[in-house]
Amino acid sequence: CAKKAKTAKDDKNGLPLCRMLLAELEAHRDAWPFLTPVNHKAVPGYRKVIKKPMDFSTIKEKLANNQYLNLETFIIDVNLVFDNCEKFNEDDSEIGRAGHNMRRFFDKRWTELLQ
Ligand SMILES: Cn1cc(C(=O)NCCN2CCCC2)ccc1=O
Repeated sequence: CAKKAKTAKDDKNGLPLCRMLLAELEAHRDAWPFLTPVNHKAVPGYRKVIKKPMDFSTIKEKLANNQYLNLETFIIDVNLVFDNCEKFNEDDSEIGRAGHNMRRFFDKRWTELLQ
């Protein structure tokens, strides 16, 4: 039979952990560019350049619809938000800096929670 999940990534606590982490991301002062999907009508080039848009409200919806298998698949979508941001924005810009700050915050929090 399947081996018993040993780490928080896989065990039954994975999804409440995702909801907690997402709440912290949404509450962060630098979350404002990432709270809702980028409006590609208002942001020239976005639809062409960013193949897989992702944002915190979409992640919240996917969590509510049980679309994440575990913490790992959740972390993949959160990292997609930050990777898209790095691709589209200069490091030395408001949104670029916000993305770096949010990634640093997220990396610190989930590694803390997993130890
Ligand atoms: C992640 N990201 C976001 C934007 C953006 O303009 N977001 C809207 C931000 N505003 C806040 C209050 C209303 C809307 C552009 C490029 C990008 O990569």
